[in-house]
Amino acid sequence: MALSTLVRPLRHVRAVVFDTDGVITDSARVHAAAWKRAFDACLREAGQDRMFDEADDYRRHVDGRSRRDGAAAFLAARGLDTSPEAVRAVADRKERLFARALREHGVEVYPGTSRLLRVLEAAGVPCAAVSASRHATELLERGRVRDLFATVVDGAEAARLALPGKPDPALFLEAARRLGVPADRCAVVEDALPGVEAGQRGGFALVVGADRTADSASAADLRAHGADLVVRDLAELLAGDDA
Ligand SMILES: O=P(O)(O)OC[C@H]1O[C@@H](O)[C@H](O)[C@@H](O)[C@@H]1O
Repeated sequence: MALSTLVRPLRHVRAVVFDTDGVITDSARVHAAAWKRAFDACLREAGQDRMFDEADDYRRHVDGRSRRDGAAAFLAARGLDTSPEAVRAVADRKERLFARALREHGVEVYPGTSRLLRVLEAAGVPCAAVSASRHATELLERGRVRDLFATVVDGAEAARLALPGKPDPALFLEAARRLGVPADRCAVVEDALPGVEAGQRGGFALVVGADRTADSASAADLRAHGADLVVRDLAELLAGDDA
C-alpha cells in the first residue's frame, strides 16, 4: 500500500505519534465519567452547587494530564483543598471507579484509527503511542492494537523517566527519539488541549487535533492550542477527494 492512500499533509512525515485516550481508544469518556463521580463527591461535601461538567471541565482541567495533575488542576479551579492528601484522595477514588468501569465494560478501539494504523503499517510508517495514563498499555493490549506500535510511552514510563507532563513536549519527544525520527519529520495526533500544545511546542511537523465532539468551539480550541488540522475521525486522514 502506498503513501498516496494518506491525505497530503501526512505523506511528508516519516513517523506518527498517537495519544491514546480519545484518539486510539474510546476511553476519554470513561475517564471523564469516573472523574465526575469523584469530583462531584468533593463538590457536594464543600457545599458547592455547580457539579463537574464532563465536557467542559474535563477538557479545560483534566484531559491529557496525569491523574495527580488533573485532580490538582480541577480542585484549584473550584477553590477546593489542594493539599497532597486531598489530591491523593480524589485521585484514588477516581482510579477505583475507572478500574471498575474498565473491568465491567472494557473499551473499544475507534474503527477509523484502526484503519489508519493498518494503512501506516502497510506504508512502512512507524507509529508510537503516548499517554499520561498508567493504563494506556493495558488499553492497547485489550484493544488488540499494541503490536501496531513500535513503542509506547505511557504514564508509568513518564514517571520512571521523570518526564514532565503535557503541555511539555517531553513524552512526544521521547516517543520520536525511540522511533529514530526527528520531531520535524513526525506527526502528532491528539484530542486534548495540553496535548496539541505539546505537539506544537515540540516542533512536530504536523499536529492533528482529534475532535470527538459535535461542538465547533472545541475544534476552534484545538486549533488555538496548536493543531494544524482538526478531524472528527482519524479515517479522514485517509486519502479521499484530495488524493
Ligand atoms: O489512567 P491514569 O494513570 O489515572 O491517568 C488518567 C489520565 O489519563 C489521560 O490520558 C487522560 O487524558 C486524562 O483525562 C486522565 O485523567
